Amino acid sequence: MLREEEMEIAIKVVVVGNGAVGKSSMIQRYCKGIFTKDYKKTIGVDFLERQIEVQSEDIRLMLWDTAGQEEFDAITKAYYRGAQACVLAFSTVDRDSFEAIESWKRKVEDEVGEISMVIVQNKIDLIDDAVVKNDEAEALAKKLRLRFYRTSVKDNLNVEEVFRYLAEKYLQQLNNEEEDDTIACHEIGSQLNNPEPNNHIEERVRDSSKILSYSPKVKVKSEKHKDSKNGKIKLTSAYNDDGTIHLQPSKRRTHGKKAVVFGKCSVL
Ligand SMILES: Nc1nc2c(ncn2[C@@H]2O[C@H](COP(=O)(O)OP(=O)(O)OP(=O)(O)O)[C@@H](O)[C@H]2O)c(=O)[nH]1
Repeated sequence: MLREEEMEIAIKVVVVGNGAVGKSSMIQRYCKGIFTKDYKKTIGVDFLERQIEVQSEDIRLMLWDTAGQEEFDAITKAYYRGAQACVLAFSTVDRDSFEAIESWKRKVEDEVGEISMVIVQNKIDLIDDAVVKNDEAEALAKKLRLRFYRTSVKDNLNVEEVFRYLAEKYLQQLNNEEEDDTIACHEIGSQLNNPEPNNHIEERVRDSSKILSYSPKVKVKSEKHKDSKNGKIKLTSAYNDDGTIHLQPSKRRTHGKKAVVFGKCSVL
């Protein structure tokens, strides 16, 4: 049986919102620590990752940068699959981008159902030219029942907080699921003590191997990504049938000591 400490947790986060609100900049800032003034619109999708430590857990955040332009909708939608968290971004100086937030939320939920989300108002450094009032933005967040952050990727304000919040929220969900699994294991245990033959029990015991390996619904199907740095195929995660759970035993974490890597990035 794998101990909890031997798991590596990877979270797929999609960053969505209208074109030019600062999605690529946000991901670049977070993963590479840089900001560029030039605007190069994203064609399709892009991907960066960073490892952080949250509550003594190593978390790998896989950040998917999707094109904001509608013309790419058909491509980007496919990449929402398997996401566990989402950033809905709009810009302080772009009214349309604010009004599009609900529709972005729907687009993502149509593909992946309900996942953790956060609303981000970027370019807060341009507050003097704001076209969205503070209370409007707060009201939207309240209505959608989502945490709301104001960021300036340019000034590196609040970017870390956004992703940390999503990681913490996901960990919390995992812990809740783990509690449910423990209850399920107890149930199976008590049924095994029942001498009556029962096909259902047999079926559930077969399933319980999955429970014992931490998550009840995970069928370990690995996804391979090509690492463009060294050309090697990298195993990144385990998906279940609907692509929602990403847990993978990691040999890197077995000796008590954790190799915590802050700000590690790789372009895939
Ligand atoms: N002033 C200011 N400009 C920003 C900020 N974040 C991004 N920008 C600028 O906004 C422009 C658009 O940023 P991108 O990150 O390319 O926008 P995007 O949302 O990825 O755009 P698409 O790829 O078309 O979806 C660039 O010129 C950035 O330099 C910010 O916090 N403040």
